[in-house]
Amino acid sequence: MIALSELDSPALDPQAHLELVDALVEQGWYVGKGVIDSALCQALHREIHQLAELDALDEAGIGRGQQHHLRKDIRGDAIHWLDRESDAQRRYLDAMAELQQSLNQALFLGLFEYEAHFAHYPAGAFYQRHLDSFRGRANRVISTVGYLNPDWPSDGGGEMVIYHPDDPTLEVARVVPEAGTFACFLSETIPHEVLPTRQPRASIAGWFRRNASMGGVLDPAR
Ligand SMILES: O=C(O)CCC(=O)C(=O)O
Ligand SMILES: [Fe+2]
Repeated sequence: MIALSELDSPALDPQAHLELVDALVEQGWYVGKGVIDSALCQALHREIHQLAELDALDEAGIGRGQQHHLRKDIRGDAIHWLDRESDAQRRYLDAMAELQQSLNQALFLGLFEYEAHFAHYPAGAFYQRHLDSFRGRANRVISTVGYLNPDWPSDGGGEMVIYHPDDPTLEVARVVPEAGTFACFLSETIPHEVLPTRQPRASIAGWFRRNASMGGVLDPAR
């Protein structure tokens, strides 16, 4: 018997896979529309709504480990870490594992792990301009964002703005959080922000990591 999932189209458009690697090399970021399979987007979107209804989302903070604290003036989303608890999550994470292999083969990045969370931005929420990783503590190497919102209206707000790596005031792309769109960028060098959203906004933010544990000091994944 063939499992239904084997008959599905690929979770990520294979053509986009190739473009993504080139774009990362050339400019440090990539954005593609219609990259994530639409049935998968729907399933993941349903899941984040169920999690919200079950009150299973946590207010997101900034900083990691013991430096973690809530700052609604900096970021206003609520999150839930993916843990392979559903078919949809497994399919998304398997696709990211494949992407990790392509990135390692093409770019010799030595990525060894991927972590990702659902993010739910209620109306009015935003995430101020930031970097996902700090140079010298190269834990998060490549950031990914998958968007899950069907029929995002043109006045919905909530775009992710990508800035130039050498000039954090120069906008280079504005990403509408429409279902199927996939963005990817270098975590240490690409400043980005989420503009205030006018309606609830769902996405999956994830990071390919390198092991940054040193001298017996554990680098916490989250
Ligand atoms: O949802 C997005 O568009 C980006 C989120 C983000 O920058 C983050 O979670 O670090
Ligand atoms: Fe970010």
